[in-house]
Amino acid sequence: MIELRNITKTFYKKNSQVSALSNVSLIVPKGKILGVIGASGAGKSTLIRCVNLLERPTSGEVIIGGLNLTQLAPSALAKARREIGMIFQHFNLLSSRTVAGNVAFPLELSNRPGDEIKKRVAELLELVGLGDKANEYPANLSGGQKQRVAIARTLANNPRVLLCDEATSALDPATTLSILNLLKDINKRFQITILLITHEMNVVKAICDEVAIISEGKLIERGSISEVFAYPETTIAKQFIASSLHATLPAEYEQRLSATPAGKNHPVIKLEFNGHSAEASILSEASRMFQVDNNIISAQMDYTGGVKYGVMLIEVTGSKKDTQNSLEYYRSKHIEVEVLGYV
Ligand SMILES: Nc1ncnc2c1ncn2[C@@H]1O[C@H](COP(=O)(O)OP(=O)(O)OP(=O)(O)O)[C@@H](O)[C@H]1O
Repeated sequence: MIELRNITKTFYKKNSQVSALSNVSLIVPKGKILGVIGASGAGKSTLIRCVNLLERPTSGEVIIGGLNLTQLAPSALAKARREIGMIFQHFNLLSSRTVAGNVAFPLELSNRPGDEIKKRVAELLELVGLGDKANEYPANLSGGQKQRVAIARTLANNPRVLLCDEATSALDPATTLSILNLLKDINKRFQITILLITHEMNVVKAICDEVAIISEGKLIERGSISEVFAYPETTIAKQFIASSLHATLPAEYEQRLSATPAGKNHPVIKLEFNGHSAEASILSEASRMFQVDNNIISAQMDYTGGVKYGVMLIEVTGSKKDTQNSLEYYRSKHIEVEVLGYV
């Protein structure tokens, strides 16, 4: 449904040029959700804006539903764009119009009859759970409600594709989840293909079928959620996954932690498991083999596509030699081991 072929975008300034995208190609099949994740400045916004030609690529082709947008005349492009909805981080609602007025806006632009608009607006507001807010103004709504209005507005013309530009970045975690659930529901119900960009791996994990990682304007990794989470290849993918796992050291440990053993011989260890690592039962094995006790302080393990991955913070008690041997054993089982300090 969405195909980008060798997209390059260079911004030319007075005395310099910025290469925002180089040779990016990707495909999103009909009815699927692809998440593009990247750090600030990686090129995410430029990429998503190239899909509906809000930003014209310097070179390359954008094909939506078999139509090559890059070759269309302005009037045909305007028509094709109606099939591509977009929602933004800051909602972009018209503050002078009510909720119903905002949702009606694209229908008015398409010259639909008044009674049809009224019926469709009511239907859309019900769909996004705002049936009782039709006459409110955006200023009186919460962030989550504003995004629901924006979603209703973008669905008004029955788009086949929905582009989400950091759509949940301005929302708290609970509201983020409710908006992501709404997007997933829309995707399933209407078979709308979704391309979303985000800097949060949890967003990707919550609703995407596939993830692509962008860095310095290049797509550096791509795969199904379970593939990339269990077997990340690039350092950047590993960093994003680590940032979505929250195993934190309690404050009490943090205060007692010293950087060197200094008479304290219980190391606090961070263990990172990926699809290549042995199972978490490895702790019991190491305990039996090396006379060490492993006290789990905090852990977040996840399970996708038949493999476990995640992070664990443990305190190891045992002789210096046994402790060292147990750490070597974990490393030999493809678990990443980091000594955080000693307590
Ligand atoms: N209109 C523009 N003119 C010049 N340079 C631009 C323009 N838009 C983006 N850039 C540059 O292109 C690169 C990619 O920017 P882009 O906004 O796509 O990144 P991003 O991944 O969306 O970042 P963020 O998450 O911070 O929004 C950056 O170096 C940025 O400075």
